[in-house]
Amino acid sequence: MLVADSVTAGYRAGAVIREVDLQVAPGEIVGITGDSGSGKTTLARTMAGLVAPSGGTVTVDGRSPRRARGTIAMVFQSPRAATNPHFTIARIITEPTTISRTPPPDLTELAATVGLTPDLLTRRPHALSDGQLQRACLARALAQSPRYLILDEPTAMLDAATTATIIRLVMHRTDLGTLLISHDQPLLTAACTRILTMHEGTLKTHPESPH
Ligand SMILES: Nc1ncnc2c1ncn2[C@@H]1O[C@H](COP(=O)(O)OP(=O)(O)OP(=O)(O)O)[C@@H](O)[C@H]1O
Repeated sequence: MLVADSVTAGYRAGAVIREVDLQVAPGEIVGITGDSGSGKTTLARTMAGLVAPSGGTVTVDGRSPRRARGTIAMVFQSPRAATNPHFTIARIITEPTTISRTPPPDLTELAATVGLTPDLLTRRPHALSDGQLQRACLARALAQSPRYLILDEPTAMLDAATTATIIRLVMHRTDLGTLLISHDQPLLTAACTRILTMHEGTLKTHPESPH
């Protein structure tokens, strides 16, 4: 289970999220929506271990996110900002497994899973569309065989086909616990087992949540 227990976190200017409790179990897709600036990305980064909480704890199957490295993978809103423009797509996808010295993925199979043709693997990011590059970012996340996936507005500005690919993949992985941040209400309703709303740094159950 990926758990935030009374987590307060933010930046130098102060706390952005306050005393947030959240649990994501394997097989669940927990959706988070809310106003711009309410703290969704900060929560995502804190759950991924990229921002240290100033209060409370985040645990991943009972361990700190740092100790559980490789267990959580994150896909960011902007695939351009999240990829090295000098690397080939193949290198981008395999970079985390290279760093962690874990077995590399079968690139051709993984590319097919996310809907990328093998010829794109030798290109660099500038030669891919935003949708293709976001598919590569999803492949990079899945290459790590994570138990938890944090998707921070992964489909913002993407076409319907890429959105459908990403969501279908996540929905079929019943071993994976997913935190999906999105402004796309129909997408959240279609994909999520639960939906929460972030408002000024605190979480509430969304009125349209299935549970
Ligand atoms: N790196 C940072 N340093 C300082 N303040 C930050 C940083 N990142 C975000 N903030 C501030 O934290 C607050 C919450 O931002 P956050 O990105 O978490 O919101 P959000 O709900 O994800 O917004 P959006 O829907 O627009 O992406 C904002 O006031 C923002 O200015």
